[in-house]
Amino acid sequence: MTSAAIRVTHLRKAYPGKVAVQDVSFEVRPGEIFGVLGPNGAGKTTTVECVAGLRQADGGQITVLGVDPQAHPEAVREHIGVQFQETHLHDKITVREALGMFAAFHANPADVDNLIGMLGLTEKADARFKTLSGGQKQRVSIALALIGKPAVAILDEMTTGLDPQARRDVWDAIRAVREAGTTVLLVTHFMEEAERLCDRLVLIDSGRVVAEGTPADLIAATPDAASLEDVFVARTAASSPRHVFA
Ligand SMILES: Nc1ncnc2c1ncn2[C@@H]1O[C@H](COP(=O)(O)OP(=O)(O)OP(=O)(O)O)[C@@H](O)[C@H]1O
Repeated sequence: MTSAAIRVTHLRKAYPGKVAVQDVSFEVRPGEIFGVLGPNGAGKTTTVECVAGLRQADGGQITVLGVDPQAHPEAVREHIGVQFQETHLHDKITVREALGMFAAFHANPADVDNLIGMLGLTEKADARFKTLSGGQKQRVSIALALIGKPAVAILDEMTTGLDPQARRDVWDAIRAVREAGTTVLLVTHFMEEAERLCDRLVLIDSGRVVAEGTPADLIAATPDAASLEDVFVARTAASSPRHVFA
């Protein structure tokens, strides 16, 4: 057995009237940036919520750093940083105050101002949360996921709503935290993001893995594909991926 940072084996999760995840398996190696890609409703968020111990699976096994997040969600949450699509903070709290407050929960937090700088928020460090744009709030939520210097960061659609420069700042920040030793599990439907940032990825469609590998391997293995976008279109039922090269 390899010492995978995350191992998901035959995951299955149904909601009333809807099987969101039919059969998903993958392994994330320590220090990787690993992507979970797929069309809308493919089961990406449900999968990573189960990995984070936020949802109870109906079947399959998951380990995160060797611990089962379904059986021991608190034990896993000590070692992971999670960013999901919505972040709610008090309107009046400033960016620096929010990060300082969350830093205080961790034994060995990241430097607040350094993280603010990495995410391109220096000019907004003393701005109140309610005055931030959607993209700025989004970057605060990423910073909150990273403030504890987690062994594993789980980021869901982290750059949706960001302008191209902010998106590139976030990619650089993710590369930097990976260099510092964090394993990154990333949900995205931006093909360019996956191609540039991910070491390996799984492509999920209708709750099943339809492809897995490095972006280059997937492109090479798909007839006539010149980009991950081509792989996406060829391997999933989606005729036109959202936000391609947005
Ligand atoms: N709480 C819920 N109750 C019922 N159905 C749900 C729930 N959450 C998700 N679903 C359904 O399960 C399926 C998978 O949803 P999920 O959010 O995991 O997909 P996704 O790949 O992350 O999609 P998106 O890219 O749109 O966020 C979808 O059909 C969705 O409508």
